Amino acid sequence: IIGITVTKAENFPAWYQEVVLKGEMVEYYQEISGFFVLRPLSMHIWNVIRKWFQERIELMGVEETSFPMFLSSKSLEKEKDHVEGFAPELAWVTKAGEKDLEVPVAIRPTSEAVMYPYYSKWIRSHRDLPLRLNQWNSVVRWEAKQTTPFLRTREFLWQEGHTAHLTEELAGKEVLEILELYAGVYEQLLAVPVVRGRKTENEKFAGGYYTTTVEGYIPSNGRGIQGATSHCLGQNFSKMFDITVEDPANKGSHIHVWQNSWGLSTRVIGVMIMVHGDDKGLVLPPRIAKTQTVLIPVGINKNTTPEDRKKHEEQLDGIRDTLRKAGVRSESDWREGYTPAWKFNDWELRGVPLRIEFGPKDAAKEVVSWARRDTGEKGTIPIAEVATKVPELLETIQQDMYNKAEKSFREHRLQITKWEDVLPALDNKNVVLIPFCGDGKCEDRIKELTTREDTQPDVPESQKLPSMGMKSLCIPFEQPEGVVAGETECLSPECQRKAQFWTMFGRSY
Ligand SMILES: O=C(C[C@H]1NCCC[C@H]1O)Cn1cnc2c(c1=O)CCCC2
Ligand SMILES: [Mg+2]
Repeated sequence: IIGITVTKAENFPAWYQEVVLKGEMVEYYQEISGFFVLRPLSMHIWNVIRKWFQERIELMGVEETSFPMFLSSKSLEKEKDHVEGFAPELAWVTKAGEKDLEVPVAIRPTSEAVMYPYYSKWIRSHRDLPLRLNQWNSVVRWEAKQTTPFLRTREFLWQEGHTAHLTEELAGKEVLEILELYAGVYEQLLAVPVVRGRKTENEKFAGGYYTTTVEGYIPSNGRGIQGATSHCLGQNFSKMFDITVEDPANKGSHIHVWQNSWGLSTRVIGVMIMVHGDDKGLVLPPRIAKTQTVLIPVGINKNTTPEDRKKHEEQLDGIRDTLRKAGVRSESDWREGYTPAWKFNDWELRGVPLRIEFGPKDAAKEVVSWARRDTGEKGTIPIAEVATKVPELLETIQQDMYNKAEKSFREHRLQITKWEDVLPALDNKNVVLIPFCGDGKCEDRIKELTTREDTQPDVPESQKLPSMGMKSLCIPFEQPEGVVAGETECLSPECQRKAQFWTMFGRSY
């Protein structure tokens, strides 16, 4: 069968793997585990995202750059304190041909150590600020954990923006502007809602000052997932890499510049697939779908005369061309030897948002028959109106997909004020908003206290409730009423501190 052989509900990880493979999004790279091939369908999505994001950061004055993919242990030394936690993930080149390299070089897992020695060289005066560079590239992190397409891979495509500013305020303004663009990638292109917020001390980037994030939600297992991050690095890296300018307000003295770094990766594609996919395969939001509409001839069979078939083909391809002229990415499927039903399944598997069926009966009524991929709803449109009605229908699909996911996330984001309500909420596929003190140790205990002890011996593996404890996802910028900082108790039963804010917690990727 070409279809998906396992349902999303019965075995989500197995479903996901089948969908990305049979939907022709990726191929496993058999030679080395943890690496994947991105096929045209996913590259199209990445390129739509890249074009959308690139256009907007250019308007902000961000310029493009390309730095070497290798970094020396010397420059790694400079950020040793926070890198040591990541050291196991570094991939090293030790030989060229038969010869050992004098000094092994690491493949970039991210490019701070590659770029910042040059920031130090280029940034002399405050007139050199703000310096704003972004690169589109791939990085390597030799993950020890189980890898999975898009979500956790040993190499991934991303963009990494690295900027330098004169003041904390200027840096902070940009952190939020970029975060809003990340939210836009999710909400406007991928039809995925995200919560914007700040990471707690435990979850922020250790080398930074503070981390802002967009957090997603996966309805199938109720887990949170980090979508993209925009960090203010403060002056941490400028002190490590000696990036200073003369203080314009105080001649003779020097300021360490304030830096940001921000990244969004191909993980976003995995999030979109998990949120929208169904038991027939991918369900793609029209704005990012490589093929938005597929036209499939029906009612043609061995009794159809050659001239009728020819006439029908011209008419159907004429409608396809009209749609293309209207900016709709359209294909017609004249493959011989396959039934319309087989073709319907094949295109559903690849998530094409709108199918158009066209047969002699439709031609006689001068209509096309359509079927939506997201809801299965069907209808007809007069041929004369396809150029306006089909784009409108695609926009409706995009909006409906977003609204459905937004409702699901909103309904599974529960404000909890009694500790005993936390585990049941998690076990009902919710993330929770709790009054939290912000302390790292307290957060560690919350994770332990919510880790399920019993192994559910009589439950099949794929149906077991997850046992992992809940992590903090973010401190939402949008704080509900109810927590009065310094008055409300932190929700953890073992914590006597006062809560500072509502914090979103959940089992997560
Ligand atoms: O990469 C970042 C910070 C920053 N890098 C640039 C883009 C934004 C943001 O991700 C954090 N980080 C994550 N993972 C790793 C490292 C690391 O610095 C360094 C060693 C290997 C693994
Ligand atoms: Mg990591």
